[in-house]
Amino acid sequence: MGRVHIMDHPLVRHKIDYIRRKEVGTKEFREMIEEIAMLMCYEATRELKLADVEIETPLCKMTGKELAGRKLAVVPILRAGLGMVEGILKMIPAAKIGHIGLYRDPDTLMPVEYYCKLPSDCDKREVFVVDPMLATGGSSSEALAMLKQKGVKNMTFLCILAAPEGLEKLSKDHPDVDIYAGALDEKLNEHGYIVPGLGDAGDRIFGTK
Ligand SMILES: O=P(O)(O)OC[C@H]1O[C@H](OP(=O)(O)OP(=O)(O)O)[C@H](O)[C@@H]1O
Ligand SMILES: O=c1cc[nH]c(=O)[nH]1
Ligand SMILES: [Mg+2]
Repeated sequence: MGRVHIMDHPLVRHKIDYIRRKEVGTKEFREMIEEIAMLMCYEATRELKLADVEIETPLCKMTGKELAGRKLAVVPILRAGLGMVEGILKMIPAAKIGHIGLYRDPDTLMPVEYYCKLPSDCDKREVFVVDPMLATGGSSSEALAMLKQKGVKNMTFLCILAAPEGLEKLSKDHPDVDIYAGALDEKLNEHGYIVPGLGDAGDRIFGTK
């Protein structure tokens, strides 16, 4: 069973609750999504493998450590996932980037695929799939299924806000994937929006409403 991690860091909590406010504008919203993603990436990479490496400081030789093991990739779910990419790349700048385009049909709440472009060796990489909102879980579950179809075996999902319904669906559909959520909210409303939530993440990041 994949593990569910709800962040409990005061900086993450402060920043998430700050951007929930409806008066926060696009510039600030976008900047803070990036910062939250960076802090979450720090936590989600805690178990990356290290290997010994011989180095020489200005004073002496020593056995140091460097990242070893699988190479990394980041896959945002378009559009809103794009807002998390820069923050994650600040922590893991050598990661390759794939894109999965999905939008949620407003009537059925079902995900509709419109784009998929992945690094050619993504099946050999550790893949961080990112989307700020885990609501019904339809979009993220579909994205993970698309990646599995391409042979990806090692994935972690990062979202800023999760609803209990989405967490349950995602961990049931993909029990092998670890999930990191910045905060766990109360519920979904009748339109499938997370409550109390932060509204439509894509519209707030890109200023489209
Ligand atoms: O868990 P779900 O019920 O599937 O809902 C979450 C999805 O909805 C939002 O995307 P949206 O369809 O608004 O597309 P956008 O990112 O282009 O705004 C959000 O960014 C997730 O991808
Ligand atoms: O609350 C929600 C649910 C889905 N997508 C969003 O952007 N916000
Ligand atoms: Mg949206």
